[in-house]
Formats: sequence, structure tokens, C-alpha cells
Amino acid sequence: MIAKVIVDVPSRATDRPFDYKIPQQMLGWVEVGSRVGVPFGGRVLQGFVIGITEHADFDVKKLKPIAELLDHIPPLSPDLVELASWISDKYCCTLTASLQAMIPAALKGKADSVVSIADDEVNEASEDSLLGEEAWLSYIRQNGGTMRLAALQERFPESAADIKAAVKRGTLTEQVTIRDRLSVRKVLTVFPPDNEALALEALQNYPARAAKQQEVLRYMLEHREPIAMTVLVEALSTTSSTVRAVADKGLLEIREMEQSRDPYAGRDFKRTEPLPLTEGQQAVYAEIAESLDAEQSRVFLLHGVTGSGKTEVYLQTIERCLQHERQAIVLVPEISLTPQMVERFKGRFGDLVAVLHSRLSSGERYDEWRKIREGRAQVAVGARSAIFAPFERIGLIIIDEEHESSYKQEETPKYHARDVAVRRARQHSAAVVLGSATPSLESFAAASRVVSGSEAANTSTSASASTSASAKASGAALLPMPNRVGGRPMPKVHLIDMRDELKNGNRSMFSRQLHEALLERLERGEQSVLLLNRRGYSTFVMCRSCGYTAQCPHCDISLTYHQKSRVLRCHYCGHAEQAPEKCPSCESEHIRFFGTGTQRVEEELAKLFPGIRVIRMDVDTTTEKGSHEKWLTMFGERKADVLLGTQMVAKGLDFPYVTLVGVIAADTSLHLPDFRSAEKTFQLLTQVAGRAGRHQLPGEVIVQTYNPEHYAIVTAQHHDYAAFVQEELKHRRFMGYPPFCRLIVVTLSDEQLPLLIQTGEKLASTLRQLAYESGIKGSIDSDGTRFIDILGPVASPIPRMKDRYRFQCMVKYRGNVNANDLLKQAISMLSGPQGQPPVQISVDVDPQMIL
Ligand SMILES: Nc1ncnc2c1ncn2[C@@H]1O[C@H](COP(=O)(O)OP(=O)(O)OP(=O)(O)O)[C@@H](O)[C@H]1O
Ligand SMILES: [Zn+2]
Ligand SMILES: [Zn+2]
Repeated sequence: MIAKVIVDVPSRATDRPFDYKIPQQMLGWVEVGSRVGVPFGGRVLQGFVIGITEHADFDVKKLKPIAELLDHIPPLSPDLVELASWISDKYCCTLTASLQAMIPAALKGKADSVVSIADDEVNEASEDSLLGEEAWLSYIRQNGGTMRLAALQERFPESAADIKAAVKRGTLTEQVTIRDRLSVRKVLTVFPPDNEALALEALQNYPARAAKQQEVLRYMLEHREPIAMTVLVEALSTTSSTVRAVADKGLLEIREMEQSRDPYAGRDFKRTEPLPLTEGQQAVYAEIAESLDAEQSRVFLLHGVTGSGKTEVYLQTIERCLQHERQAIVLVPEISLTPQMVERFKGRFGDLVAVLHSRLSSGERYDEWRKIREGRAQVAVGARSAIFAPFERIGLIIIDEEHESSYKQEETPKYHARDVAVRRARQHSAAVVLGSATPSLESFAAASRVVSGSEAANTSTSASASTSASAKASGAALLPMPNRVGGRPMPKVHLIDMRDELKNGNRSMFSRQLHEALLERLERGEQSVLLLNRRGYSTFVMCRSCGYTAQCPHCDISLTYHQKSRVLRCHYCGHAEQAPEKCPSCESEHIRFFGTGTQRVEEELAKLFPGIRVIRMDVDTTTEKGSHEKWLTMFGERKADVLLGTQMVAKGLDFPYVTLVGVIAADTSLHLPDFRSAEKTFQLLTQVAGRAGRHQLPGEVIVQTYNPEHYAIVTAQHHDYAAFVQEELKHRRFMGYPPFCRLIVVTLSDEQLPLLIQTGEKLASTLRQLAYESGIKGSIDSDGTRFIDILGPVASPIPRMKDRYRFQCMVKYRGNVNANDLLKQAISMLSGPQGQPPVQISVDVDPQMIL
């Protein structure tokens, strides 16, 4: 049998399956999805089996055999392998990259050399040869005759040549294996006696001098549960050799047992029961349940205002899914994957829940992942990559806050989890629920068909590779929940024109109304949430005398100031330097650090409201593991009056005593050079306003702005999603942006500017030529169903990064156009015989960040 293997080399040139023989002893073990070690270009590399056939494309005799099978249960299932190839097609990336994205980092194995002393050499080692033996050789012997080559070289750097010679001679044999970054944690465990009668008898007859052993045996008979050796030893203040002595008599058993690193171990999640659904929830639930019962692959857009009880709908539909013995995946944005969120799912489904997010150590992640792979978990809750949770029978995929841009991965593979979810659901005949108070325009357009047929970006029916899955959801059903639970009103939103404040002589960052409202809350013992819209907010260093700003020497962007360490850092390349005391350009001392914004607000609060208790949440205060959790728990226990923060305080929080939400600068995100800036602003304001008045106490929201007439701000004030969408769609149609077309951004980068420009021009003209040849007439399409427009090349918004210049082309298209194929063709036409293009090319399909 022949295995088709994708070898882990991150290059387009080698991105195809290579054939390997499956050795006799691995037959029946190697499957599609298996991880193997294979010889490749003189090395051993990790790879994934993506197919098994009887016939090779080449002479079978010349094929090399698979060197190693790395797991007993393949880490990937055939449906994930298929999904990977869909991803690499749709997002123009290598299959290797897609496959790698699906497995936990712990399984990204690296080749490692192990050396052993040859057998005959061990036997021959006579007394005198031992005497004069090299130190490194005896060292290997001490290690049982085998050890990692790297460890040996590290210990005896001066003997490197000797060691190499020994390998050549055959005194040492070298073997290359793939080593995982991490392994399963094993714990030495003591098991109670098998034969109790025998053990009881032994207990009676224990010799008096072995009282300690007797105690161990008595304990194990009483508790009858396996217990970790370390725990037992500590509980009885005894030693492991005492326990071993009992085991040696055959009365106990000691074995290593696999143990999970459970990040939530020892935490009690209060069990919750399903709530009786409100009318609105019930209607939505019934629709989804029907689809689950019928095992249909359907997409639902659950448009529920903040506080409408979406989470309870998620929980009860998951329960329905589990009743059908199918599994559920819940995606939430990383930033709102708070303990509060986890608690809701653990509280309902207990140990059946596996949690996957980036704040876990890679060991914890690996163990949660195995819990899914081995069928011990039925529900996976996690950030973007949890969409790859290795379940076998998925019934339901939920994406909470579906409009969040963090569902798009910014590194290769640049996939959108929402689109992958729709695709994966189709493989499993599962339902997809996209939930949001502010659905993305793309999803909303797909569900409500506000974009007419001929305009829609998604009229493409052929060429699945180029069709966005969310667009495919044109059959998506819109499920509205327009009311809050318990008939609670939406909070009243006041807009404050900050220009008037300045006119009236108020130079503080708080308007008089916000100041007033905060005071009131302090007096009444209620809580407030303050949002500083940090997108676009300055954290850079500027000289007030000459206007100098500190720039990264390798990238054309401003350095960010970190107050704690007084260091200037580049967020793109990591370059760091000490913050200057004097302006490097004019020597002025008026060089100001525009601190992280939230810090300044915090200082101001302390000045204006002496004794105020503020919790500040931003990137600086939440880097430590568990800090997120700590702050939110504190706030929940009312140990602070104000929760002040960036975007991370805007979402998902549900605190009963929050009656005031203040937005300090609503419009910093409004003027970013991104066609989604109005949408992002509207979403943020709506989300944060939704934190107020979710329970008995009524809520109030104060939004400070310099653009009180802007439609994104006015519609947010009135909680009017429909009005916002209507206005925004007008702009998008006029400007030719999604959902009226689809985008691909191709970024080219190189150290040589002339080569870069030349390649960029060539790419654009080749694309235009190919499009023309395939009968697409350009931006003015005759029948109104399809067009393609190739813009650029122009310098990227960040024109230089890590010493490389950057240019980009933007492809806009609509209708039945296989833009990916055109692009792949164009890139390969630029490439040399080795398949490598002359400059680095990176492709972003359906980009979220135009910046
Ligand atoms: N059927 C119900 N009966 C009583 N209370 C409910 C019911 N459903 C939800 N709730 C409560 O209503 C509050 C709001 O619900 P939830 O947090 O799920 O809203 P949401 O739609 O997710 O809002 P957001 O988008 O703002 O996060 C919660 O405190 C929740 O416990
Ligand atoms: Zn200066
Ligand atoms: Zn840099």
C-alpha cells in the first residue's frame, strides 16, 4: 500500500503529496489523517497522510517507506483532511499550512537525532577499553546506552568531531525520530487491591514492625480509589518505598496513569437548569430544533438585541443536539472568552465541555484537545481555531458575536472561522447558528437578501473555491429577537457634543453630564463601565516643539510607548529601544508620551473623584495569565466602582449593578482608512451600551463624540440596526465594497524596491490579461452579473515592514468569477522553474483588515 503524504515544508513548490510505501508492520494503522515521520531530502520530517492507494505514480521499488507512525489514533479525521484542502483552495495557501492550523502546537513535532551504542560494541567493551574510554562514550553508557544527540553535543562540545567519526564508523548508530513538543502527562498512581479478601487477611497479619505499610494498606482498603503516589505519601506522611513494599507483596498495584492538565480542575461550577424560555426565545429555539431533528445543514442568523437571552438559546439547542448523540462547537471571540462565559457552559454541561483558548498553556490545550479527540467531551467552547475541534459527529456549530473581526485569522492560513464553520457543518449535516446584536453586513445581506440577485457578490454557483461560505448561506434564515428578556427596556443613550463642552470652557476629558452621572452612581453605590475607544488612539511619542515622532527603523510605523518599562516598541517587528529624554531631532525637552490612553483616564478619575475605586482593563493590565478573570471577579463582587477599559469591556459582560456606561471618545475609530470603520463604530457603541441595565436597575448610556450627526452614532443612539444597515449599504454600493463585491488583497514584499514594483506591475497586468481572456470584460460587465477589477499596485498602508518594502494589488470581483484560480495562474506565471515567485507574495481572501 502507498500513502500520499503532505510533508511539513512551508513552501508552495513542495506543496503536493509525496508517495511513501507503508511498511508491513504499519498496515492497518496508517490511515487518512495519520501523522508520520518520513525521509525527505536527506532529513526526516513530519507529515500527514492525506490518501492511501494501491498504485503509486512512480516506480514502487524506488519509493521510500514511512519511517515512523507518530500516534495510535490519527490526530486528524478524513473530514478534517478534506476541509484542509478546501481551505487551501479558498484562501490560496499551502495544504501544509491548513493542516498545521488544525492540530495543537504540542503535536508540531520536530526531527531529533538519537544516538545509541551499537550492540556488538556493548558486548565487546572489555575491561581495558572501558578504562581508556572517552568521557562522552561512558556518559552514553550511564544513560542506558541511548541518548539525544543534541544533549550529547551540548555536554561535550569539544568532542563533536570524535562523535561524528564514531557515527561514521558505526560505533554509534544514529536514528532520527520526530519528537513532539510536549507529551501526555503521566502520573504514578496507586491502585487499591484487586483481591480484597486476600488484602484484608494480609492486613490482619501484618508484622508489627511494618506498621507504616499496614497503614498504607488500610487506607487503600478504606478508600478503594486510585490515588496519585505523591498525594498518598503526603496524606500518610510516609515514603514511596513503603508504598512500593506493599505493592511488592502483591497487595497493591502501582502504574503510571495518563493525567489531564485540566485548567478548570478543582473549580466548582454551579449546576444550572434550563430556564423556561421567553416567547421570543421559544420561537427561535423551535426553528433551530426542527433543523437539528431533521439533521439538516442549515445556517441561521440569530439577530438578538443585547440582553435578549441569546446564550440561553445556545444552551438549550446544544442540549437538543446532545440528545441526538451529536456534538456541538461554540465559538466566541477570544476577548470575550471570559470566565463568566465559560461558567455558563460548564454550569450546564459540566465535564462534557472542553475549553480551547490561547491563554491556556500548550499542555493544557493539548489535553483539552485530546478530551475531544478521545470522545470524553461533547461540547467544545473556544476561540477561532476551535472550529477544528476533532469531533466525529457534529450536530451544531454556534458562533457568538459573529460580526467580530477576530474570527478572521491574520496569519496564513488566513481563514474566516464563519466560512469554515458553514463548510464543516455541511460535511456533517449540522446546523450553524450565527448570533449577534449587530450582525456583519455580509451575514445580514446573505440572510435577508437585501442585496439583489444581480448585485450580490454570491451569485456564483460553480467554483466552490471562490464562493464565500457565508454568502452561500443565502439560504440562511434570519431569526430576530428584538426584545430584552423580561420586557426590560433598552437603556437610554445620550449623545454629548464635545465641541460644545470646549466652547463652554470644559477642557477635561469628561463632559459635565458624564461627570454628573458618575457622581450619582458613586453616591448610590452602583457601578459604571467606561469605554475608551482605543482603535486609532495614540500611544506614540511626539515632540511638541518640532513634531518629531519616534518611528521604527525597520517598518514605516510609529513606535508604541510602554510606560511600565519606559520602552518604545514596534508592534510589527518587535524592535525595542529606550524612550528618549530629549527630542532626538531638536533637543527639546517637550517630548511627550501619549500613554496608553486608559492610564490617562485613570489618573483623571482619581483626581476628579477622590477615593474612587477603578479597575483598569487593557493590554497592559491583562497580560498575566488569569488577570482577566481576577479583574472581572473583583468587579462582579462590587469591589470597584468603575470598570475602565478598551474594547475588552464592551462585550458579553452581564453585571446587575452596572447602571451607567460612558464612552469617552466614540469617534476615534470613525476615520480609520478602512471601509468598515462606520460598521465597527456602530457595533462597538451598540455592544457597550448593551452592558447597562440588564437586570432590575435601569441603565443609562452617555456617549461623548465630536461627530454627533454621523449616522453610525445616531443609529447606535436609537438602537436602530435596520436604519444603520440601510445607510451603510448605500455607501457600500456606491463605493463598490462588500457585500456588493468580494475582495482579495495581494501583498508583495521585498528588500529591493525596483524588483518589487516591476513584479507588482507584472502581476497586475497578467491578472488583467487572464481575466480578459476568460471572457470577463472588466468593471463594466455587459450583463450585470459579473465583473473583476484589478487595482494597483500601490504602496501598502504600511509601506515598509521588517526592512521589506510592501506593495499591494486589490482584486474586486462579483458573480461567477473564479478569482482564486486567476490569481494562482498569474502567480505561477511569474514564478521561476523552482516554483518560487521573484518576491514574497501573500494573499488575503476576504480581508478584514484593510489597514
Ligand atoms: N428565559 C429566561 N428567563 C429569565 N432570564 C433569562 C432568560 N434567558 C436569559 N435570561 C437572563 O437574561 C440576561 C441576558 O441574557 P444573555 O446574557 O444571554 O443575553 P445576550 O443576548 O447574550 O446579550 P449580549 O449580546 O449582550 O451578550 C442574563 O442574565 C440571563 O441569565
Ligand atoms: Zn523635537
Ligand atoms: Zn518594526
